[in-house]
Amino acid sequence: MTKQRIVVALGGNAILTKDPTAKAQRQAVQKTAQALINFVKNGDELVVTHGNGPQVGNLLLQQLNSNSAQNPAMPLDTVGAMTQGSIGYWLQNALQEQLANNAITKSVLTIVTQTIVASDDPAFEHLSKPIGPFYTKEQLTDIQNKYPNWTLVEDAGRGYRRVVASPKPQRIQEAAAIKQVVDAGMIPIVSGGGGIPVVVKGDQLIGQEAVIDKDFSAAKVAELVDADRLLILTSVSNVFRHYGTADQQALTQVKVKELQKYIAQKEFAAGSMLPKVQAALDFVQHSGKEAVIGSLADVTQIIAGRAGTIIQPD
Ligand SMILES: Nc1ncnc2c1ncn2[C@@H]1O[C@H](COP(=O)(O)OP(=O)(O)O)[C@@H](O)[C@H]1O
Ligand SMILES: NC(=O)OP(=O)(O)O
Repeated sequence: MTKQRIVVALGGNAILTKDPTAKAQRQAVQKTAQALINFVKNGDELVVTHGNGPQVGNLLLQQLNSNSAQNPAMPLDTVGAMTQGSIGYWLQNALQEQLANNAITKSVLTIVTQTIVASDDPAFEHLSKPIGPFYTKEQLTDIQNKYPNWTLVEDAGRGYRRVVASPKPQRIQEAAAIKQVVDAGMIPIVSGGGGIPVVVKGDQLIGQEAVIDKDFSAAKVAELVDADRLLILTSVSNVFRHYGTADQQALTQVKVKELQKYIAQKEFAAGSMLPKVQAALDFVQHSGKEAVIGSLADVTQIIAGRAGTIIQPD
């Protein structure tokens, strides 16, 4: 098999499924690393990125619940950076273990990544990115009373979640470093949680109260490193038409034009599947290569081309 440069994006909800403990999230990441090592064994170059929606929201809640003058809650950009550290650590640790098991000498490193966004991005006014835990309809009034400045929305039939601003990624501040690390044959974990959102002000980069969609950032990373494939791993086996209905239908192979038609027909929920489909399309259209969207649990099958939704150029 020819050697490829592959960008793998792991969803925050795929890492944190039901059990929010560090142990359970590490286990999910360890299983993924066990599968991803097959790329490395094949001689492929791997670039890893990940989401942080559930994790950044949970950490923010911990901060808010123990907020005091002596120990103040950190702002969202800083909490996002913390999740790059924690999830990056789990991934780095798990990949290093797999490399050692397979007697492969290769460096893995997590790069704290800032993503430049536009200060006038309309997303700052239209909150759309779900973060943190899911709440039931019955819990809504209590939550809204406790956190009156939160906006809560229904998230893809799974319950209600807080939403925050999610500006589009424009550029990756650490782009040159990422490219050098990949070209040097190392495995970088980059743009965690879509990257820490910053805006340019003169010589300064100013952190923003926002969470970037990691799927859009993953497409930027893939473009940056000139990837041969983009894998978006989440918690569902496929992209579905008529999702959540008795008629739901898994897409296995789909071309750009067909997928665009389904977007126009509003088949994919905003804030969950829609950004993945849009990011995959963006990559396929720019590169002329394939993207795959599928389940973290099926990663071995996806690598073999036997699972997930494969998005192909027309
Ligand atoms: N048409 C669709 N096909 C598949 N999944 C969909 C669709 N529309 C909405 N979804 C939802 O999108 C979810 C994946 O998005 P999300 O949980 O945000 O991903 P992540 O793993 O990146 O955190 C699925 O678990 C599913 O509930
Ligand atoms: N930042 C981000 O997009 O996270 P999720 O993949 O967890 O939604």
